[in-house]
Order: sequence, then structure tokens, then C-alpha cells
Amino acid sequence: MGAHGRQHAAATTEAGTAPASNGTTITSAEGLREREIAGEQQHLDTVYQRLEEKLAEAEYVLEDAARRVQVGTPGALAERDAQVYRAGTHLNRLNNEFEDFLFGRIDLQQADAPEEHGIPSFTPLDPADQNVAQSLHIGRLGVLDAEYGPLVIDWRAPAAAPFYRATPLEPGRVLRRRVIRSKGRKVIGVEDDLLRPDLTPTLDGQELAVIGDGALMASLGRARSHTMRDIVSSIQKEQDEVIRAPAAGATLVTGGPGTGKTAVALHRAAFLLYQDRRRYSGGILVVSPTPLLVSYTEGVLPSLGEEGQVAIRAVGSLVDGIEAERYDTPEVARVKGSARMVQLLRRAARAALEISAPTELRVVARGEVVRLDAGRLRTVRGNVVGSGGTPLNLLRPRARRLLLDALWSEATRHLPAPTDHFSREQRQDQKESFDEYVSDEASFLDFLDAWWPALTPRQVLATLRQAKHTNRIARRTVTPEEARLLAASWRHLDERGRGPLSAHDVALIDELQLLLAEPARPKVREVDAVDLLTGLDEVTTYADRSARQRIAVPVERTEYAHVIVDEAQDLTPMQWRMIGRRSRMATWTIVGDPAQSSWPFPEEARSALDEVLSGKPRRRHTLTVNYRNPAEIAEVAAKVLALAAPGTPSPTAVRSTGIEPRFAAVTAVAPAAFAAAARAELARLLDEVDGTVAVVVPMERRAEAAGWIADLGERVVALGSLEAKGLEYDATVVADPTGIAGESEAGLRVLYVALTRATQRLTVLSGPDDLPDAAGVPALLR
Ligand SMILES: Nc1ncnc2c1ncn2[C@@H]1O[C@H](COP(=O)(O)OP(=O)(O)OP(=O)(O)O)[C@@H](O)[C@H]1O
Repeated sequence: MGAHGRQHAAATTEAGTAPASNGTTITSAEGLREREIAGEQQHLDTVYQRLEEKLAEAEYVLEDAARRVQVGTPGALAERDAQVYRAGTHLNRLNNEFEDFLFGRIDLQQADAPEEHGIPSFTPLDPADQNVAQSLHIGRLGVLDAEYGPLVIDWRAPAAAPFYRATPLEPGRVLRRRVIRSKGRKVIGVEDDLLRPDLTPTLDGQELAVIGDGALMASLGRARSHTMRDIVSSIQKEQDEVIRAPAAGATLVTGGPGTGKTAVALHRAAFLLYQDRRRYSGGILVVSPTPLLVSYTEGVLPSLGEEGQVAIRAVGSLVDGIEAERYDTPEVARVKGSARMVQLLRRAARAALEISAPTELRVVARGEVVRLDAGRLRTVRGNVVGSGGTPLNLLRPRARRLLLDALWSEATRHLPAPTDHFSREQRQDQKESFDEYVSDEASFLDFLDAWWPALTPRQVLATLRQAKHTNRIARRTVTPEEARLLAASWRHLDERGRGPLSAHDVALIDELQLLLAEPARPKVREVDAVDLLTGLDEVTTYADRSARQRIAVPVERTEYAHVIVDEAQDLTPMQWRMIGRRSRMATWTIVGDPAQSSWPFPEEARSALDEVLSGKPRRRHTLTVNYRNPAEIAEVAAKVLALAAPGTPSPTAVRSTGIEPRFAAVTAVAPAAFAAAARAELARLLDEVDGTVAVVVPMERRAEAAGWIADLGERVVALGSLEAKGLEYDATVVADPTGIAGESEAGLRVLYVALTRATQRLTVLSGPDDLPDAAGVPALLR
């Protein structure tokens, strides 16, 4: 854990109540604090002044570029493109006046070895020299002064790494680390860590001041909204190691709830773009488990100045044109997610070709009827497919050719085989005119359409609405009960497969797309011609400044340069295959927590992952500190963890609030009594916290819970257990814990997720089935 941790918070001197820890000539701690804030304010003012100059420059360049495009030559367009790229990027960033634009500073000791490319070295300290040789300010992007000296260093630059990495045990050259808090253009606070308490460092002849006001703790305790914030000013050492890990191969990160896995994954995307923009203009894909988590997290990258090259998608939205809209029951999900589906779908696709295939082909050629009977057709079909592998829709030309061959051999059955070169050539000519004639015949064309129809993935899925059919084609792959469950889950689809799908169905559609090679009909959107040239969406705000053509391009990339998987523990083997197909050339970052997995067969998922990563080198990291839950909530969750994943260590909670979770129990069986208790609890929590409140219920009680919150306002949401994944709220009510635990084989792990969503308050609301004791504590949590 970094120096911002719990111990630190406890040991920090409270500014205003005690003298600065290393005693300076300033009379009061308050005076010292004011002086330091004033110093930082001065620096921030200089930074903003410089930013304004840059802004004016960027605007000039952009206008100039817009004038150039009117010349209209290809050279002018290319030049404008380059200018717009630079100016647009710059403008967009400058226009975002971020809170905490400048958020950190490190004061460094003299290096006893030369620096390389301005990167402070981690060489041993010279204990005799206690002077600060260099102060570096760190912010969301780099700003140089007019002489190209660094006013602010981008947080992702190598020179900024010591801000996140230095600890009292391994300080490197860092004497003091400072977190600067500002609002708009005003500096409102600083928090310091002295990394060499054994020294009395000086800066410009004055002793280095150390101020502490607990910026990290303040940020952790802050009210939550419905969107996630970046953590750029307080990334901890173990997190920084993940963010800056080399991109090659696969980086695998595990860690319990609240350890910052999602935050780290998103910051890593920004880091990779900074480090190698050209390479990652190939696109970074972030896969999230639910659309709710996508909308919760999608503001983080823009706040880090990165947009456009990162696609954050829910696993149910990876196939263009399809948005998962339904949830499968756990019994259905376990069949649909299983690798056995590959075999089932392969058979289903083959069988779909035959469902309404005619059993006889009859054509009239040269005044004679030529027939192929069911047996011959079966043989021809087998030859068309051959040893398999080619997508079925692409085999249609081969089907046509082999049918013509079979017809010809039938038509010439009675003729003697040609014996010499001349008669062979003659027979060949006859065959060619036979083929030409037959293949234009309506009867042959109609037959081909019915016998080898062009199939869509949805059509094939729709054939599985019949359990009997599924049983017939895949008896050894799925049981009759599983076939029945699958059929029931697709009963609402029409015969073309139209109708709402689940996230698990989307992976099946993707698999079928591969088996069939559906003729691509990508969805199109309108984009700016300049975006297409530069790959940057950022410039679009300035679209109106010059008239630009609108053209159409496909929405989804089919391949990515880097793939980040969040909540990886939940992916099924079929979903891993789907993501793998978009990542053949990609490097990976995979974050997850097996103890939170809602997939019942972790072994199966692991081997699917192994297949996707094949021989790629792997780098493993573990995150150990829980920044979300106070210790009191983490302790309750740990009881379920011990049942859900025995032996798994709980992450260490970084803070405690002194407020114990509440246990409320409803003894009456009537649903109205439970609803009233839930509403009362939610209303109470709304009073107690300033931010968001959620009630988490078993999936099948979602509609009921939506009713409870109907008039409680925008701060409250109702979530099914599987929807709560990755999200966080100031306060949560976990209702019907035994119901959640009993939903599936993975129910206890899902309950563990539900119990770890709150940053401040937690209420566990039990009904009679939870067997609460006199204190309202359900049997599961005792
Ligand atoms: N270094 C940090 N500084 C400040 N806040 C942090 C830090 N690390 C994590 N957090 C905060 O802790 C909370 C949990 O982070 P995050 O959602 O990334 O955790 P997670 O490991 O993905 O959790 P889960 O497994 O439960 O989904 C977030 O509010 C995040 O902003």
C-alpha cells in the first residue's frame, strides 16, 4: 500500500491544530498552510496563463487549416489534416477545464548519477545533501513554458512515476510528495508525505514544509454520483505498477471488491495511449459485464483527456446491430455459456440447411429428365461440406458445382466412357454447355435456393426453438432437459430469429456468424471526413467551422490493438471465444476477482481463457487494499466470502467510519410488509447520505423492487443481483440475502458482490426465509 494509506491518515498532522511536524520558522501551522497554498496558487496561475496562450495558438491554427481546405488540392487536405489533428487534440484538452488540472508535485533530491532524458533516476541518495534540487508538478497533461521548460508533467510520463511509486521504504530521490487540490482555478488544499523523515530537507534555503489534510480520505468519503471519477491524483503504488506495466502479452490482475480494478483498467488504457499513440490508434476495447457498468465508467477516460480510440462495450453489445435486452435464468445461462455450445451450433447450422430442403432434384436438359434422388443428394451434401471448416454460406458456389457434376454424371450414365483425347475433349465441351444450360434453369436455381439457403445466425438460433429438433441433432451434447430450457428461452423469437436476445445469445450469434460467414452488412453512422483521416472524434466540436462532407463508415472495429476485460471472472467460455475473435493481434489486460464470479464453472472458463491467450506471456498482479467499503461493511462481507470462496483473503479496508451495518428483519410473510420495510430503510438512508442509494434484490424480484423506489427520486436505484456488478453507491440495502444466495450455484458469490457495493452505509433486510435472529441478523451472516 502506498503512503496515502490508512496508517498514514492516522499519523497525519492536522493542519491548524499542531505545528508542522518538522518545525519551521513559521509561527502557526495555519500560516504555513496558507503560505504553501499561495505558492501553489502562483504556479497554477502561471499554468493557466500558458494554457490560454496555447489555446489562442490552437484556435489560430485551426482557423488557418479551415481556410486551407478551401484550396481543395490533395496536398492541402493532407496538410490541413495534420494541423487539425494537432490543433483539435490540443483544443479539446484545453477546453476541458478539469477540476484538479494540476494535482501533484514531487520535490526531488540531487541525483548522484545523470538523469536520462529528464527522467529522475532511482539512484541511491547522497545523505549529506539535504537540498531539494528539483520540484516537478504533475497534472492531467503536460504543459511547457515558452522556453520549453516543464510547467506541468503529464501523469503518464516516466518522470511522473515517482509520484506514485515512492514510499518511505523506497523513496528514490523523492523527499516530499504533495497532493494539490483545486477547484476550477483556485487551489484549496495540499497534503504532503515526507518520504525521508530522517532528513531535514531544504528548498531555497527554507526547510521543506509538510502539510496534511487527508485528501485521499476526503475523496474516499465523498458522496457518490451515478458516474465514476478518475483516481489520477491518488493512484497507489500497487495500482501504478499495473497501470504502467509493459503492454506486451497479457497482464492479469486479481483483487477483491473495491481494490480499484476497474479504475486501474481505465487508467491503463489512457497510459497505453500516451505511451504509444500510433500503435493504439488501432483501438483499445474495454469489455464490461453490463450496460450499467459501461455508463457508470464511460466518463473516466474523457476526464483523463482520452476519447475516440477507446471503445467501452458491454459484453452483450459486442456484435454490431445487437443490444442484449434480456436476462437468462441461471439454469439457461449455464447451458448457453458452456463450450459445448460450439458443437451444438455447428450441428444446428448444418441441420438448418436441411430443415426445408427438397429431397429430389429434377431438371430437363436436352429434352431429357435428369434426377438426383435423396440418397444422391445426401452424398453430394457430404462432399460439399467435406472435412468442414469453411463457413456454410461460402460453400454455396461449391454446392452448385457439385450438383451440376452429379447431374452430368447422371445424364451421361448410359454413355460409354471416352477413350481417346479427342472424345474426352468433346465430352468436356458437352459438359460445359450442359452446365451453362442447367445453371440458368429456373428449376435448378429454385432448388439451389431451397437446398443450400443463405442462412443468418438468427435463423439458425430460431431452429433451436424446437426441443425435439435440438435433441435429434445434439443428443450427446445437451440433455433433453437442457434442450427444453434452451427452446423455452427462445420461444419468443419468430422463424427468422427476430426478437430480443440476451448477452449469452449474443455470444452464440457471434459464433454462428463465424460458422456461416453472414454476408457483412455493418450498421453505418455518419462521421466527419476529418475523423476518418485522423481517427479522432475530438475535433468534431469544431465541425461547424468548415463545411465538411459526411460519409459512412462501419461502427465496429473487428480487431483491436489492446483488449481490457473488466470483471473477467464472469465471462463464459462462449464469451471468451467472442472476445478472442476481436483480439487476434491484441495485447491484453484482464482484471477480475474469482470470488465474485457468477459463472458456476470457473475451470471451464479458465481453459477458454487459456485458449484465447494461447502462448502469450503473462504477468500477474494482485491488488490488496479495498478503497470502497469501510472496514465495518467489509467485515460483514467477509463472512459471506468465507462461505463463497473459502480461504480467499479479504482485501484490507483502507478506512473505517465507526458505523456498523444495520440488520432489519420483516417477520410478516405478506409482500406489502417487506415493501414497506424496504421503503422505510431507503428513505432513512437517503437522509443519512448525500449521494446515491441502491437496493439490491434477487433477479426475479426486480420488478417488485422497482415499485418500492417509484417516488423516491433520482438518487435511488433498484438493481437485480447480477446488475450490481462493478457499481458503487453511498448506501445500499441488500434485500432477501438468502434469495440472492439461492439463485444459482454461484449465488453466494453474487451475494458477496451485493454486500460490497456501499461506500458508507449498508442495511441487510431479511424476510422470514432468511431466518433472522433477535438482532435481525440472517442465518447466512451469523
Ligand atoms: N487510489 C485510489 N484513490 C482514490 N480512490 C480510489 C483509489 N483506488 C480505488 N479508488 C476508489 O475505490 C472505488 C472502487 O474502485 P473500483 O470500482 O475500480 O474497484 P474494483 O476493484 O473494480 O471493485 P469491484 O471488484 O467491486 O468491481 C472507486 O470509487 C474508486 O474510485
